Amino acid sequence: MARVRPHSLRVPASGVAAVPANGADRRRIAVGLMGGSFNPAHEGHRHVAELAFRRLGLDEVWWLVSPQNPLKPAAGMAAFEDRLESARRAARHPRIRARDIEARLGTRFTADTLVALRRRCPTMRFVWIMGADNLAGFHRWDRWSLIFHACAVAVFDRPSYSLGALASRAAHRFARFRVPSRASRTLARRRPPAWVFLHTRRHPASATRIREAARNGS
Ligand SMILES: Nc1ncnc2c1ncn2[C@@H]1O[C@H](COP(=O)(O)OP(=O)(O)OP(=O)(O)O)[C@@H](O)[C@H]1O
Ligand SMILES: O=C(O)c1ccc[n+]([C@@H]2O[C@H](COP(=O)([O-])O)[C@@H](O)[C@H]2O)c1
Repeated sequence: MARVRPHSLRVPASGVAAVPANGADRRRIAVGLMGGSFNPAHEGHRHVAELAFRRLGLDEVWWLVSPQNPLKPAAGMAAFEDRLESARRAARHPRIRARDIEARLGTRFTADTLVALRRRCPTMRFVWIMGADNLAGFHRWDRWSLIFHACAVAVFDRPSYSLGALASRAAHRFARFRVPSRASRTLARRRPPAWVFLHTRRHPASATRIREAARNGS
């Protein structure tokens, strides 16, 4: 299947990519949405994005730099522009795009972002991507159940979070919609709710550790 290059997407003033510009491509572009604080961006983010291309067959991965995670304290959160810049530098991949979509849309809650993106980009298929740590606490997110109904979800393993994630309220509530990992490449085409947990090679990087190391001068 031909790959869709980033420059074939028309990006209107909102910064949100719209329909493919080259009308020749009638299939729906599959985009992985990886929301994050990126405080700062690191190799763990790249690791997940690369696995997402491979395991989900995506055309692009968008790193949605969050203006402010509603569940994290604002104290210690670097300026949005610095985090966006950090994500742009770390992406180093033609199909990973660090984006300020939530800042432009004025959304903070993922449920609102997904509803807005689906309305603006009706020809795209979205998959929400997150690490196992976020599935473990997903039931604390605003309208978390709606998120599962709005978008396919792919969860990537992360050191020390596999068990907590798979025992979580969200995993239990949506157990019957879990797609076997061998069918992960079908996820983007499935009607939500549909989600997959990928037991992949884990990457130890964490922004908390990087900030701690910076504070300790190491
Ligand atoms: N090493 C990793 N393995 C798997 N998923 C990861 C990894 N690092 C980040 N993620 C995922 O990427 C998304 C964005 O993460 P975020 O920017 O918050 O980085 P973080 O390292 O988790 O930050 P912090 O330590 O400040 O909480 C989240 O869904 C998170 O679960
Ligand atoms: O919508 C929510 O209630 C919500 C609660 C916690 C996290 N999120 C989103 O989850 C993504 C990952 O956040 P983080 O800080 O773990 O990188 C990011 O896009 C946040 O906006 C969203």
